[in-house]
Amino acid sequence: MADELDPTPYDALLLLSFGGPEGPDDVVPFLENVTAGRGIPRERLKEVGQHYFLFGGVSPINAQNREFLAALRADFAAHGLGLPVYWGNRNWAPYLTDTLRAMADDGHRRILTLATSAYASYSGCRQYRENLADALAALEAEGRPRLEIDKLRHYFNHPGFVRPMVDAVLAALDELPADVRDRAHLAFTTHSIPLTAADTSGPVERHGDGGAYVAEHLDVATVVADAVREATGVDRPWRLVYQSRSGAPHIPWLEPDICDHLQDEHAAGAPAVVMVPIGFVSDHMEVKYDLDTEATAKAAELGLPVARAATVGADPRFVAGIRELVLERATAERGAPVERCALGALGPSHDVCPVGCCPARTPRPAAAGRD
Ligand SMILES: CC1=C(CCC(=O)O)c2cc3nc(cc4[nH]c(cc5[nH]c(cc1n2)c(C)c5CCC(=O)O)c(CCC(=O)O)c4C)C(CCC(=O)O)=C3C
Ligand SMILES: [Fe+2]
Repeated sequence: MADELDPTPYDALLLLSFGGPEGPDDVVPFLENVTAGRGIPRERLKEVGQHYFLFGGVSPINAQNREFLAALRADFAAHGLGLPVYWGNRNWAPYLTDTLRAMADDGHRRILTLATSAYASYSGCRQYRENLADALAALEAEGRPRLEIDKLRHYFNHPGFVRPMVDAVLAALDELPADVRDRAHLAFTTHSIPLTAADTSGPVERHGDGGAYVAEHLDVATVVADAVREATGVDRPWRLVYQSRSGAPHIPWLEPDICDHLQDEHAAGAPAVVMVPIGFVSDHMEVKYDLDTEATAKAAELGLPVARAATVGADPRFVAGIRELVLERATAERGAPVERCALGALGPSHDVCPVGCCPARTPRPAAAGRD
């Protein structure tokens, strides 16, 4: 029998994610939810709708979250961590407000949130905090008791997130033809965001020149590239590149795009490229379409061999890492000394987003932070 682990002061964990359509009829309403008031051109929306229709109108993200949820529950149970785990989304059922209502009605009052985004940014952090504030306001309007909500620190540099990615790169290298494997370059990819959003990502003192968003990705890429070099004895050129650009063409977003990068790599004589989606926690649509479909077709057209590294998904090391992060935060909230695991040069991220962290274009109430 495992010893009991103490989650006090928390009484439940909330897995907070993006959500995705589960059939063709869901695609348009899903995209309307995602883009409400966000100024995305109609043409782009039509195009993204086609990505989903290509996969029968089903995003892989919900199934992946169900699997992750089951893995978290099994891990907590096996380790004697008596913390119930719930799941809610920003853009599709189960919707966050419905999940929080169920949590309140089940008697939970002090909730810790795990967002399926490992890095600082408006889209990956503050927007979820705004969603939490909206949901809390809705429950308050229904006369339900007040919930207190915290959010786990960004886990981009936690060993539970980084170590599976190193193995994923090694596995992807093995998929390449043997004669190019040792000379293959690495392309670390993440979601492009507007330059203004990147420059203001993270705490105010980290703003400017890509902000915390770019710095955190570069830190992870460095750790993974170093570990791969150590494992293979080969020093490979690598670069952080971007994918899934949205928005109006005249607004600058982070570049280069993975497809342009593959073209440049090919022109410069790279014999093969491994694409490593360090920006994502599961193989959802941004990975399945933008990398496995679009970028892979681009590489085929160029005659450039490519392989794509898996995301962490429900890897047991990632699941165990989340358990450690939950216990770390619970311990810190109780005021006890705690060790904070982090690889790379940046050190562990803050527990509570400070004032001015990842500001919105138009300020809105956000929960689980100082402003
Ligand atoms: C940083 C970031 C992450 C990573 C962090 C995290 O994981 O949260 C992420 C994840 C995701 N993005 C996703 C889907 C979409 N994102 C869109 C639009 C946008 N994403 C943005 C940023 C991010 N997005 C931004 C700045 C926009 C422009 C509009 C706006 O300012 O909000 C659009 C609209 C159409 C389009 O233009 O692409 C869609 C459909 C899915 C679900 C995939 C599936 O269904 O499997 C996931 C996991
Ligand atoms: Fe997105």
